[in-house]
Amino acid sequence: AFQHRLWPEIEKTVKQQVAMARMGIGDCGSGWQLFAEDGEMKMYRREEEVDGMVVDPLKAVHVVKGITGHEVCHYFFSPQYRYDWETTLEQMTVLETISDDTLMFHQIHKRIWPASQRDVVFWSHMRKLPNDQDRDGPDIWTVVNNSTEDPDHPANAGKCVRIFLTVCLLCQTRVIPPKDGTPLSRDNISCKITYCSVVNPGGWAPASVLRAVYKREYPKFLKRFTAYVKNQTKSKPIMY
Ligand SMILES: CCCc1ccc(-c2ccc(S(=O)(=O)CCO)cc2)cc1[C@H]1C[C@H]1c1ccccn1
Repeated sequence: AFQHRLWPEIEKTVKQQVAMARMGIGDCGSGWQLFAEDGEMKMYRREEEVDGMVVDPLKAVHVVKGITGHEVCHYFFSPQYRYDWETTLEQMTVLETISDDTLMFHQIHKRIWPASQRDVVFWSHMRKLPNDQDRDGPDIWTVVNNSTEDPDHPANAGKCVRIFLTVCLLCQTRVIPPKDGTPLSRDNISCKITYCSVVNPGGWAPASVLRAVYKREYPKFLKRFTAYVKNQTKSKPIMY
């Protein structure tokens, strides 16, 4: 297939991010601190600063009944649904369709007082991965979003502060076939979701403000997004 200029970076970043997402939280000595919990959802962060700016890596794990990893990644990746679940989105533009599973976006997020408004340019790639732990187990699906440059959208040219992020959504479907051999239904499936993100806020913002924003917004985002996927898929055939 035609090699897009970003392809080598996409390959490298996807492999790197998937490997990191698959690593557990490890013992608490690993610096991960649980900062939010809601039922099956657990959110961890590490407090890290670069040049005095908060860039706390975030890792969330969640198990959601009735949906597959392919469905979760489909609704996360596809632009046509994003305004339905991404509440902090003010504007989203698809800058380039690199392939049917790789897009480039420009997003302007709503201003979070007192920080200035932020925007981001990133490539987004969706991929099915072989389940190398369990040969005949269901596939693993992932979406990786990674900041990139776009000459038509230079950083900090307009009113927004450009942020830089790497996000990995890794989804593992679980199927528990019914004992009586009846056909599979959504009651027999669930999805283990791992969401990892590192966001560099671009310009200085008070650490206390950023940490408050993340503490409020990330749990809300993952709960809202997974509820959205359940609602969108409940009366549709299962997409494995
Ligand atoms: C000062 C930093 C502000 C800030 C940076 C970054 C993001 C952000 C961008 C993209 C993605 S995503 O996972 O790629 C889904 C596609 O949109 C998640 C989060 C959001 C905020 C702001 C709006 C706040 C927020 C934080 C966390 C989750 C949702 N919203």
